[in-house]
Amino acid sequence: MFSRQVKQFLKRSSSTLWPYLQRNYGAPSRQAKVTNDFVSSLKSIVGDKNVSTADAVREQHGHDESHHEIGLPDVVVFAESVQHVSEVSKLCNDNVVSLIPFGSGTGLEGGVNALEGGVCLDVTKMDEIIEVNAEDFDCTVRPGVMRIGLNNYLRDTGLFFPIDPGADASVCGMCATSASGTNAVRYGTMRENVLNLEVVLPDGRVIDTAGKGRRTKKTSAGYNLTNLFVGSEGTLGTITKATVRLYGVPEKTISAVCHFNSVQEAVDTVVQVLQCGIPMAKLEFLDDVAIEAFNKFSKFDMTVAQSLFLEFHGPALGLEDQFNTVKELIDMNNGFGLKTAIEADERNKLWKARHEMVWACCSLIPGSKPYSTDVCVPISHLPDVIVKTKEMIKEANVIGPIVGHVGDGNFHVFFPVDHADTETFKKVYDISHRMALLAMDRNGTCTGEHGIGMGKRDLLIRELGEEGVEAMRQVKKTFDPNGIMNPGKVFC
Ligand SMILES: Cc1cc2c(cc1C)N(C[C@H](O)[C@H](O)[C@H](O)COP(=O)(O)OP(=O)(O)OC[C@H]1O[C@@H](n3cnc4c(N)ncnc43)[C@H](O)[C@@H]1O)c1[nH]c(=O)[nH]c(=O)c1N2
Ligand SMILES: CCCCCCC(=O)C(=O)O
Ligand SMILES: [Mn+2]
Repeated sequence: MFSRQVKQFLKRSSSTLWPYLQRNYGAPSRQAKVTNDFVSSLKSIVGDKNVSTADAVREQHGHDESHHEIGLPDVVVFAESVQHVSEVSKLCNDNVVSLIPFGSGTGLEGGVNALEGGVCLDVTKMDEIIEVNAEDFDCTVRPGVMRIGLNNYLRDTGLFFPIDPGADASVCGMCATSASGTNAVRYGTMRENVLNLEVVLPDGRVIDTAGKGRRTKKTSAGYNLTNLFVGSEGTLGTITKATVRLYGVPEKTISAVCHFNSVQEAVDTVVQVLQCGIPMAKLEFLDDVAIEAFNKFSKFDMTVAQSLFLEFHGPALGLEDQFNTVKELIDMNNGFGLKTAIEADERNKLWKARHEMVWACCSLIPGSKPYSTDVCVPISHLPDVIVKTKEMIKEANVIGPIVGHVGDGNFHVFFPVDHADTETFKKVYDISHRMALLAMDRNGTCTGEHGIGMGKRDLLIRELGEEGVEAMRQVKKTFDPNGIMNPGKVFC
């Protein structure tokens, strides 16, 4: 199943995986510098009301939606302007105090957890939609703008921002994690959809990654600084403005569901659909275990089998043809039970239930919380990797529904885990780690969309090699020589 190299790594590391998880990250060197004087200086920049050392506020900002242990910041600062962000950054840099940008805390790899205390910089009050250029299909927003709010605002323009991670995340937080989700197979990920970013560097300087005010669909002007900051997880600077692409709301949308007797047949269908050049908007896989949870939680009565959820976007003319071609391919691969949802209510119900899958999975074990995994492989390897993952789950005797953005070769196991049950927690951690190794062994990545955060730093080294990570460390040093930006994330 694994290559010899991976087997050797597993043998060497299996006894060290758990201690790794348990490792105490707290190196209090920076934490010690958040003195009363320092807090007073913060207050003089942003005002008393925008600085909090209250336990409840620190607690709320010390974790995201992941299973990772909480990391409390010493103080939470609410910025109301770019000037606030710039002056707070400079103060932290001058005093070598950690600075952790906070969007909406929906991340899944402990990105906002303050591993060394310091200042959590909450940017949600900066919530202006600066401009919408409908004819140019772009808009520019401040970091407090949330994806659903943006789409509500755009409703009358006939345009939408398609990147949909399910959670209502901040658009700039989505830039910071390079988020994607269900629509990426058609519209791409954040990497393909960010045209420009305004970033406050740790020393307080403000840069525009594509040049001030620039918002072209293409550029070959020098290095791609924009994409350096997309996926940088708050480790290089604070994003204070993002210009992103918009798309026309499709004239017609058809959603559909069908089932298969094997993972291979489901994925073969997906590959053939893509080979036919059909511009699918969503191509989601749910395994039999996931469908069972889905039925129970969201009151559906779907056939319990390997399943595909599909969505077509396009002009009314021609969309039926696309649908019929896909239907033929489903039949060719022994798919069955094809059902469509055309009316908005029906479609919304289906996709709402898909986005609530993680809670459906948790309902399988009372008192459990989600432990999400996230790997991505070239699509030809997907059946093999999913089947082997199912074997690992069976062998470990844990519950592990599989859900995937299968059109991109990306999938998750949503393990429901009672955190007090350390034996299951350890098993789940081991499977998650092995899945990442397996994916990498098949030319894949340890994270398709959730990022590295604090959870996958060792895997990043395996993925890129020591030299690759060292190159990243050098980039980090260039932008953040004092290492204040979100320390302990991405790199060990
Ligand atoms: C139920 C559910 C379902 C999903 C997901 C979450 C949840 C809870 N996600 C993950 C999540 O939505 C995604 O990581 C968001 O992009 C995080 O945005 P926040 O604003 O919440 O950032 P959050 O505050 O969580 O921060 C995340 C990271 O970005 C940094 N950051 C935030 N704002 C910043 C800024 N302005 N400048 C610099 N750094 C900043 C932080 O420091 C941290 O490292 C996801 N994702 C996905 O890709 N596909 C999916 O399918 C899903 N599905
Ligand atoms: C709180 C756990 C969230 C699980 C991951 C959600 C996700 O990526 C998805 O596709 O759904
Ligand atoms: Mn996902």
